[in-house]
Amino acid sequence: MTRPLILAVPSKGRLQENAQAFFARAGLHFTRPNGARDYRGGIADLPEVEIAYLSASDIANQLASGGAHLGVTGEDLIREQIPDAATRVKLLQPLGFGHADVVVAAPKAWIDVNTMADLDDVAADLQRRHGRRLRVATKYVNLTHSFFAWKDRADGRGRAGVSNYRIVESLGATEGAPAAGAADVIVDITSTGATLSANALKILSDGVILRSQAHLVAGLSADWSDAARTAARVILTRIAAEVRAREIREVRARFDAGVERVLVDVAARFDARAPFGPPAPGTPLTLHAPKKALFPLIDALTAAGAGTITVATLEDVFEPNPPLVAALFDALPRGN
Ligand SMILES: Nc1ncnc2c1ncn2[C@@H]1O[C@H](COP(=O)(O)OP(=O)(O)OP(=O)(O)O)[C@@H](O)[C@H]1O
Ligand SMILES: O=P(O)(O)OC[C@H]1O[C@H](OP(=O)(O)OP(=O)(O)O)[C@H](O)[C@@H]1O
Ligand SMILES: [Mg+2]
Repeated sequence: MTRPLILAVPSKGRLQENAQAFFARAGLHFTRPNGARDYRGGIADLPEVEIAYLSASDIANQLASGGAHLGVTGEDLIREQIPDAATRVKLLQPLGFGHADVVVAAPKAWIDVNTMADLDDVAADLQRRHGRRLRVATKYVNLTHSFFAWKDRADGRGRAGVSNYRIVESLGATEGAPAAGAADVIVDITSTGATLSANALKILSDGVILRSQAHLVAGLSADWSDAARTAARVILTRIAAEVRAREIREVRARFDAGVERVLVDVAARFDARAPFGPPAPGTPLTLHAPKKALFPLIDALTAAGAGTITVATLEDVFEPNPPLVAALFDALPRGN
């Protein structure tokens, strides 16, 4: 029997390990009663949630068709596989792993070809001189079509599209297609660049189609029953608390006077907030500050007369109405 909320997570490889670790940091521990080959599981203290272990590509499909409420998959697969993505899914949160760029790459030996405009020239040339179209090997057929169809902007500063080409569908080892004579150029993902380089391919300078990473995604056409909504709220609240805690540092400092002025100043300059309000006289001020503003903030607090300053990382920060929860509920149709 399926449970009210289906969470689809990758069944193997890099994405699976990273996704599991991400949920665990938010206190959501996956259970898999029948071992790693069981493609159904749960979350330790949330009996309403069923985990479906699927391939990253199936997760995109299930999110689009209503077979999963929430899922973890790459943005590249969402954009490629779901034509009307905006109406079917909602990308809730980038997850900081599974980084890969979808790129147009050509043989390094093509020394005069460095841009999409150059590639368009090659395509025109092939057509004129050899009566054939440029062959593009890829599994990202839709992303390729929409990227190649792009026309120069009116001001002439946009990149060129490519007109004469055909797709050679490739389901794997795409980078090998040019050397094998099966295609002229490729569109594929790259992360370290090692595979492109090993196959003597180079990325065109304006040929990055998408910078992708894994996202937490909601499927808008799933059965969002009250029980599913309640479970989703619990999951997203925990995730939001963990994500918020990672983004900030807690800074504490005591001021003998003028703390109100300090509060206004650090809010304006560093986006540092006092989650518990101004301190009672004689007690320290607690601030939550973006991690990247930490050291300038400390300098500013010192200059404003702070005594000892402590900095702490927090485990979780639960805030009322976290944006992540609002992002889901704003995207869903009103309660059933
Ligand atoms: N080398 C990589 N580095 C980072 N992310 C990647 C890499 N290869 C693929 N991905 C991302 O992982 C997701 C799944 O990729 P893919 O379709 O290749 O699945 P897979 O090959 O079955 O899984 P994996 O390669 O993780 O074992 C995609 O969103 C993709 O962008
Ligand atoms: O830029 P790089 O770091 O070299 O990574 C890019 C490669 O990684 C992926 O392959 P993967 O290892 O997942 O094998 P797969 O083709 O079986 O998915 C992808 O399909 C590229 O070929
Ligand atoms: Mg792969």
